[in-house]
Amino acid sequence: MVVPSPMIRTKKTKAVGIPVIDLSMERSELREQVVKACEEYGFFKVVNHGVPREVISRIGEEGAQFFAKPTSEKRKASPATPFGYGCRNIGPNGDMGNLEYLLLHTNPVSISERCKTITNDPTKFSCAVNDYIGVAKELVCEILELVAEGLCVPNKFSLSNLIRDAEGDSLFRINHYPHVNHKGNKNWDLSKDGPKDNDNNSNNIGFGEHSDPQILTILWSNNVSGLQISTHDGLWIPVPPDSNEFFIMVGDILQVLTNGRFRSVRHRAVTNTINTRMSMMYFAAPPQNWWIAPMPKMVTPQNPSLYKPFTWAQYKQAAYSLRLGDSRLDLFKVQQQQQQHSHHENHSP
Ligand SMILES: C=C1C[C@]23C[C@@]1(O)CC[C@H]2[C@@]12CC[C@H](O)[C@@](C)(C(=O)O1)[C@H]2[C@@H]3C(=O)O
Ligand SMILES: O=C(O)CCC(=O)C(=O)O
Ligand SMILES: [Fe+2]
Repeated sequence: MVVPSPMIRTKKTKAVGIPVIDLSMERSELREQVVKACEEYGFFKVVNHGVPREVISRIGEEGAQFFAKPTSEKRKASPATPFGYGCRNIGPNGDMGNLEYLLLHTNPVSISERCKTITNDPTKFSCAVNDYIGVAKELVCEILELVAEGLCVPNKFSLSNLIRDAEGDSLFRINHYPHVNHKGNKNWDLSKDGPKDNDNNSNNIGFGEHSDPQILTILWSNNVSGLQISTHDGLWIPVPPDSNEFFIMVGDILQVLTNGRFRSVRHRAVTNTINTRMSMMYFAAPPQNWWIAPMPKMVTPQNPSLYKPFTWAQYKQAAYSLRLGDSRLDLFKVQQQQQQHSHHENHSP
């Protein structure tokens, strides 16, 4: 079902409805809708997801309490290299945004160690994170099983098994964006260190344009707008926030697994002029040494494999060696000549 969003128009954005999928609907219709949304937008909102509100509000409150602390306190959390507390710097290659964040690996040992540097009550914080991660992981698995069914993949667990493994490399992130007026920051003591507002606009970028490298991302945010997704024709669609629901994003690895039938969604977050936005993302990824290649079902003589096989560790290394907005998938594409060659091989008598 495509529900029209409110008709908001800003420069270079487009007023379009984003897909809203009711997870309580009949399964055969549900899997069709999930596949369609992944093909058309690489993005959709899920309603009737069954995640208890209390699990979301507990981690939401822990996050809000952390970001409300003085900067000197927040800096006691280990710096995000890549895991820990980050402010304005995104990744290792000079990307900057108007935000602060906590980035955590979802391994329980890593969480319990990291939480000791984040708060005086690490047990409470880590319980809230672990409970949230648990429900987010289940939701991702459910969606990946619907995708596998919808694509008629013989084993409906072949995608969800990628992230169920105990060695999985999934991440959890909480982003906190200050509200910013056109002249610069109103509510933030670190504004002086950030990018200068030459075009009256650069301060509005909270998290610059990119796709997520992983398989699937589950995003929750408070009721403050900011998230925008890019359509295939390059226009930006503002996503109306909804703190009762989740948003799902196709990541680069799902694009590879489906041999390009799904495309990872390019997205960004802009700061709000009035309110502070907080978002939480679960980035679902396989274990580092697992091989990624298009699923056999998605490869035919007419649709030869578009990507060379690689491990998740190799892909991550590529992502971390590039800038946020760079197109890392290009590095793993099969050359066109090779594709034609394999097409002829498949057709030779
Ligand atoms: C600039 C970068 C930050 C990032 C790693 C990268 O080199 C390129 C991908 C970025 C991204 C985007 C989605 C997630 O927020 C993230 C955690 C991820 O896995 O890839 C970030 C990385 C990061 O902030 O460390
Ligand atoms: O904060 C948001 O709404 C989006 C953040 C995001 O895309 C990311 O952290 O990868
Ligand atoms: Fe993202």
